[in-house]
Amino acid sequence: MTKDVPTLYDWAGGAEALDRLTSAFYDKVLADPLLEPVFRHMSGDHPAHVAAFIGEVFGGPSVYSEKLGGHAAMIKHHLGRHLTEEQRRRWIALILDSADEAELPDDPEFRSALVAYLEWGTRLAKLNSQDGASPELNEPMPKWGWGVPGGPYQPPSAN
Ligand code: HEM
Repeated sequence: MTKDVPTLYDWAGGAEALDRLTSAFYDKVLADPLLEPVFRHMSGDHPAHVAAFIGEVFGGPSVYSEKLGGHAAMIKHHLGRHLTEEQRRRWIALILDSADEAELPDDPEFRSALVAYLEWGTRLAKLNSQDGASPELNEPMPKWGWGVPGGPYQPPSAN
């Protein structure tokens, strides 16, 4: 890849777009009978914090690491929560609906990277939430890229 390849963060539309995503998402979460009990006590800043985390993973500024406790803090938020596969799947379904609603880019390359990260991250969150989980807390912040399809999307040439 050359230095001209945009980060997923920039391609998504930066902090503003990710805030739109998580704001739409947690509105849906709080209206969802399966997820509302899980998130009932979240802080008003929760959507912005999750947007900051995803933004950093996607190559944006290190806001979560510098101001919100970093990767270890994110992992600790999930410990002992006993998340179920049904809840994880609903989380994925609602955030993908929110990606459309928030008008994130819908090209194949971006959505492939987005889904791959969310599948990975939610499965780890579920594993870390079970009794007996002892996740490594010193792992660096994940950094996600475009993956196998490459990117960014190039429209077919007009010729
Ligand atoms: C890629 C996947 C995920 C990411 C990046 C993520 C990120 C985060 C972050 C950054 C926080 C801390 C927010 C804060 O500082 O206020 C958090 C908390 C939390 N997350 Fe996740 N999360 C993911 C998946 C999930 C899933 C699948 C569930 C449940 C189905 C879940 C349930 C929770 C709960 C219950 C909290 C604590 C809420 C509270 O403070 O009351 N997370 N998550």
